Amino acid sequence: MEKKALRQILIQKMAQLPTKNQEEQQLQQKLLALPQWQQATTVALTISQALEVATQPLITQAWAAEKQVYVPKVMPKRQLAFLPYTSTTPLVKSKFGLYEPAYQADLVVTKFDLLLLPGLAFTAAGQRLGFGGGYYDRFLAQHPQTTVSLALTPQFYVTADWPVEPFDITVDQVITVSR
Ligand SMILES: Nc1nc2c(c(=O)[nH]1)N(C=O)[C@@H](CNc1ccc(C(=O)N[C@@H](CCC(=O)O)C(=O)O)cc1)CN2
Ligand SMILES: Nc1ncnc2c1ncn2[C@@H]1O[C@H](COP(=O)(O)OP(=O)(O)OP(=O)(O)O)[C@@H](O)[C@H]1O
Repeated sequence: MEKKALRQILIQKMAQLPTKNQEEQQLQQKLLALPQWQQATTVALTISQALEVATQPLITQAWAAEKQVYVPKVMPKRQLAFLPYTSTTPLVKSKFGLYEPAYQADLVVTKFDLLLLPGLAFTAAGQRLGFGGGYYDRFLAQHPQTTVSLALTPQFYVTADWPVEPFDITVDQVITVSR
């Protein structure tokens, strides 16, 4: 299926998920139990939107464990800038509806102990379908690093049901409720 058509199907599926809360708590717990998470002193993740697996519990846990948390801000030319996020960082709603910190060049970081990659669909081999901006593919092409993603059951595919393109960067580890 085309990426665009599959994105629409997945967005609908996720909006209708009866088991989202239950599953997302399991996924959050699994991530918190990973050595890569526990050993990380810097973590990059997103500020999730309603449809996505919630990241706020992870952010709160990271703060409690005194990890440094970084979240992305969308920049010109489809670039991402990761900026520090603490409990006192003011967030601004972007034109895409995402909450982001203010840009400050001297605070930008490009390498983390662990980067949690958002997405709509994932395969066992780590192939990933994002929201279509190509932001993470571009960022990771320039700044390779350890990545992990959380996949709800309807987001997990054994093999990619969409065209995997040369610029698509795979996720190191995809966590699901069953694996
Ligand atoms: N919570 C969260 N934050 C995130 C991401 C994410 O997946 N989830 N991103 C993951 O990458 C980045 C932002 N991703 C974006 C992806 C597409 C568009 C965008 O251009 N949307 C246009 C459509 C343009 C087009 O079709 O070319 C629009 O909505 O009008 C913006 C941001 C960074 N922050
Ligand atoms: N390394 C790169 N350099 C330049 N352009 C790129 C790169 N990676 C991806 N792109 C462009 O980004 C566009 C979107 O890619 P794709 O549909 O795979 O996005 P996505 O992975 O779903 O989105 P995201 O990474 O934002 O979650 C493609 O048209 C592609 O040409």
